[in-house]
Amino acid sequence: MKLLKDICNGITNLANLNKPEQEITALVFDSRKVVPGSLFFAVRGTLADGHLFIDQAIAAGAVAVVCEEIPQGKNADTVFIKVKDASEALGFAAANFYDHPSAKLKLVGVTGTNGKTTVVTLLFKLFRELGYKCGMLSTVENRINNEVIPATHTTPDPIALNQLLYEMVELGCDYAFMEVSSHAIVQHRITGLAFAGALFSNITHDHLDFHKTFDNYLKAKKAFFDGLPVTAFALTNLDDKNGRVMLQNTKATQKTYALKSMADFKAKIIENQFGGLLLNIDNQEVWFKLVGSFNAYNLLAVYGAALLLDQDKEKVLTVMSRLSGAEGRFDYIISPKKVIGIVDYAHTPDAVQNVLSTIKDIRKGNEQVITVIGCGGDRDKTKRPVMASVACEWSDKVILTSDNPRSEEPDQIIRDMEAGITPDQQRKVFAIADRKEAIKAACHLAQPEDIILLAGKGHEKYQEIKGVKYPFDDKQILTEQFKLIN
Ligand SMILES: CC(=O)N[C@H]1[C@@H](OP(=O)(O)OP(=O)(O)OC[C@H]2O[C@@H](n3ccc(=O)[nH]c3=O)[C@H](O)[C@@H]2O)O[C@H](CO)[C@@H](O)[C@@H]1O[C@H](C)C(=O)N[C@@H](C)C(=O)N[C@H](CCC(=O)O)C(=O)O
Ligand SMILES: Nc1ncnc2c1ncn2[C@@H]1O[C@H](COP(=O)(O)OP(=O)(O)OP(=O)(O)O)[C@@H](O)[C@H]1O
Ligand SMILES: N[C@H](CCC[C@H](N)C(=O)O)C(=O)O
Ligand SMILES: [Mg+2]
Repeated sequence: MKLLKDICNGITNLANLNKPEQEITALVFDSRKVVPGSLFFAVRGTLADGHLFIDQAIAAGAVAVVCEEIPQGKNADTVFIKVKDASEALGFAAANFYDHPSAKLKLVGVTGTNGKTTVVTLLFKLFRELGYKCGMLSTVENRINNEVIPATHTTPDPIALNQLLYEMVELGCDYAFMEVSSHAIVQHRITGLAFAGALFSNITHDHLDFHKTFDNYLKAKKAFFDGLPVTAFALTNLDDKNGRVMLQNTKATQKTYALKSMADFKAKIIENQFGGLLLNIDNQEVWFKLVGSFNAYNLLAVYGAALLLDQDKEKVLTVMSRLSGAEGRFDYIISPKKVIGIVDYAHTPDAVQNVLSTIKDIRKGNEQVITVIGCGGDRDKTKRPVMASVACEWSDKVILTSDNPRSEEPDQIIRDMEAGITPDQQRKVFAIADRKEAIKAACHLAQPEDIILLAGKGHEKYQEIKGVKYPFDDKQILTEQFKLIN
């Protein structure tokens, strides 16, 4: 329970606020979730306009409404608060409602097209092992110390987010590590948070359905850095051609990492094998369990952030060398007949290329690489032909299949992917829309020592088809098929 005037601090002129002493039981932006005494936020979304649900919210017990346009002829019992941007106001209000939990611990946000979950998971595991109480908000799961809380989004909505941070503070957390998606930045899910640090991994093709242009996508990422306070650090990857852009207008302390450029934190890959990575990191050679050159960037980012958070270099490297990555990221199993099966969350052209080039780098001889890949429905359509093209370029056989078709027809998504395949490449491509059948076919095609890559679903435990999430687990299916076939 909070007073309206306390929640509205910073979002409206309190002198003009009607009923400032009104008690508010909950903040809500979905009319279907209103409880008596709620403050309802009418947000203009991507599918609907929250203003259309104001009546429904009031009927369900909302006592006040934050909106961009006050509807005509409303009864005087309800307080209406007009703002320029209701989703921005929601960010500030959520932080007020939970008493600014982000300022009571050290909050570090990670943004970028690929690597967020990996970096956040490594940071969480590292700081736990260093003896701290910590929270984590990630695509795979949310964590508060040893407690696991299921995640629905990469970055939760501002109410859920502040509530989770509040619980972290209550449970004594010193640090929180969170993924910051570009959707979250644009939709103000992180507005009102006090960050102690921000990391940028990279930016490549994704989410153009939402941002429309790459430039908008880049601006969204940059906005996160533009909004940091002077007390924060901004750590960016200088090997990414847009890495420096993130620092252009930030007030935070600027820090950099790179494998190829001059930077504050430097590393060099000495060995890259299935067993792990040997890096020379700050003039020290250390083996890590993670595989693939892209993970050298993730590890270096984690190392840099840990040092910027005043941790001891030796201790950090010792603990990091023991850490495994996030679930479903270059997660591999070997069949009795020595077929290697890799489950990876690569769902962008860049990630597919990275994981396949890593496989090429570390395979022993002329083993075949068989890639099973699909593209999400109701998401960026322009990445479909590119992902198929990259898969064909780097694999000996490609099986095009489904990856959460959502409301779309699986065969149409496969046709969109096929548009990126040259006539020459056709001979190595099969299309099997049923993902389980596609995995089975890959297992039948594989000879001993061959490598099967199941791309795109990683940790996901479902296949989303026409609004229903059916249980589906790439790793489990691969394990079963390996027992039966290989
Ligand atoms: C496209 C997108 O990002 N949508 C997110 C957004 O919804 P929206 O504001 O567009 O909602 P809308 O459906 O247009 O409705 C507008 C408003 O009317 C309200 N409403 C609607 C119906 C009703 O009966 N009553 C009512 O009050 C809604 O609650 C909303 O406030 O805000 C919601 C609350 O935060 C999110 O749940 C929702 O995520 C949808 C489900 C989603 O799939 N999002 C994905 C694309 C996403 O966010 N992904 C990113 C990045 C992924 C990654 O790279 O890892 C993530 O952070 O997870
Ligand atoms: N630093 C990196 N650079 C390029 N590709 C990477 C990097 N790290 C991971 N990848 C690839 O991207 C995939 C997704 O990695 P991860 O889950 O860490 O990224 P993410 O940014 O959290 O993705 P999402 O946006 O879906 O949450 C991995 O499975 C791997 O194939
Ligand atoms: N979290 C990301 C990746 C999902 C990857 C793939 N499994 C899909 O469903 O498209 C997104 O929302 O774009
Ligand atoms: Mg993620």
